[in-house]
Amino acid sequence: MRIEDVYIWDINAEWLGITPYQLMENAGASVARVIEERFGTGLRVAVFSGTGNNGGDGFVAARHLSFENDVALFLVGDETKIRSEEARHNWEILKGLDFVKIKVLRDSAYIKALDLSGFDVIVDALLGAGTRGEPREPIRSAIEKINEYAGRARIVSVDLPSGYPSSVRVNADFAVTFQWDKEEYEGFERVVVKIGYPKELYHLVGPGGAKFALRKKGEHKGQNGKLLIIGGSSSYYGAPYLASKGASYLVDLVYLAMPSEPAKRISDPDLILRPVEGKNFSPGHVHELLSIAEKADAVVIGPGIGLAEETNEFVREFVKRCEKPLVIDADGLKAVAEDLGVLKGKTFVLTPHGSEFKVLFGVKPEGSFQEKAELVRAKAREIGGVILLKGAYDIISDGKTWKYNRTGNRGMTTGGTGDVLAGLVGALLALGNEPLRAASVGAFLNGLAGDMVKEELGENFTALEVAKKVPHAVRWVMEF
Ligand SMILES: NC(=O)C1=CN([C@@H]2O[C@H](COP(=O)(O)OP(=O)(O)OC[C@H]3O[C@@H](n4cnc5c(N)ncnc54)[C@H](O)[C@@H]3O)[C@@H](O)[C@H]2O)[C@H](O)CC1
Ligand SMILES: [K+]
Repeated sequence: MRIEDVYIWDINAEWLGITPYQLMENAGASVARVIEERFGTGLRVAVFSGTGNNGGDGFVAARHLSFENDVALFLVGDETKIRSEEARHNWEILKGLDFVKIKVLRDSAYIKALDLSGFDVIVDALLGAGTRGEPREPIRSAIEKINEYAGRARIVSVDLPSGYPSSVRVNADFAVTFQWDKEEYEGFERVVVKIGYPKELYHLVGPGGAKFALRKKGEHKGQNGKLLIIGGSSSYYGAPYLASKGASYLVDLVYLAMPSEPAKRISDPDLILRPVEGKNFSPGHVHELLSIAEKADAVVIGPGIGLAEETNEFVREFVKRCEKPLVIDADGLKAVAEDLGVLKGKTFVLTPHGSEFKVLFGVKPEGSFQEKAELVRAKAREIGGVILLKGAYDIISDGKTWKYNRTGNRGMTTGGTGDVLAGLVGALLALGNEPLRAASVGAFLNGLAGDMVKEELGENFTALEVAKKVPHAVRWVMEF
């Protein structure tokens, strides 16, 4: 788990109804409990808090410790800068107490003059996951002051030693860190404590990951992703259009490559049409499509592409030679199923439903969603890419971990929602997301858009309405 996951988990915890107040209370209480487990009670404790939520955890720990210990709390910085509601709430509680001695230290001179020799334990709640760069004053002086007592007082850091990973950091005996160890942390002892997260947060796709996935990369045109969609055939033109429509809300440019015949049916100014001669794709088109793909950041291949033999050969040849991140969907999956070797070394997402999964891997996903997840994970591991198995719960895996998505409803069985999904996954790849996140968040947004349409129209709606709801789903995520 990475520090970024802290913020994704907090957002998804809130989405599940677990408030930041509860998390902060559990975090601070756990710090106090570990201190008493290790050092007993009747301690003289100095808590140093910053103005962020790391400091907020310190406020809670001070309150819990004050029951059987002698506690002084030093706020380092200006109390008007205490940012979050939950930190402010716990600060106000402390200010209403009499046994905890509070000192606000705004500038370094006071901090440098401090004498902490009377304390048994010093709690470092200055900086945590929100640290940006080298510690700035007055936090810096507080870190240096605490370090004067390393070896004389016990020093316990909240979440991580303040200043980490810079060299100006608290020399803590250990850090009490929350819920899981972080892969970026090293060089100091950690005590991991739980703060009330349910297991779902490891697997359930929520607005947290979607926020990170939708961050626009650059502000200039064309930096926010360019996507190529290859699809359509003599019998289908709707599918590639639907894939393009949804995607066009997430990326700057969508190129839609179709055989010239069905391409005549598309007249949407949002899309850049790239018709190729003929009724169906065939191996003669590979070179032309590879050069179009050069201008894109990701490619979706498959929607409505049909099952003509020459098209299957085209798909396999294109996939084998394309260097861009790929989404392979619909009939494209059947073409690839005949030779999964074309995927070797590629960055890709396969987006099968149950029966396409069986065509690909010879086994129909059955049983509970955990059992299906195990099967999807095993197959994703085997082929070295990401599989998004569509269903009542979509299941996504990159062969290492697995996610599941609960958004969406029965109305989504209407034809074409899978095309919209493929386009969204491709767009999220084009925005620079890892395949696992692109696939998970694509499933989340597609289902969320479908749920919004159902709110308005009931369960009978078309995939085009889902595609057009994508901007509303994006807005909901960004405002969450
Ligand atoms: N899910 C969890 O694990 C929970 C973690 N909690 C605690 O929340 C902090 C992260 O809180 P956040 O407010 O995002 O950031 P910080 O408190 O770490 O710091 C922000 C604070 O500090 C200032 N600042 C940032 N960088 C510097 C610097 N280099 N020098 C000086 N000052 C700096 C910034 O301006 C802010 O004021 C996490 O570590 C946990 O302790 C939750 O409380 C419970 C759930
Ligand atoms: K800290």
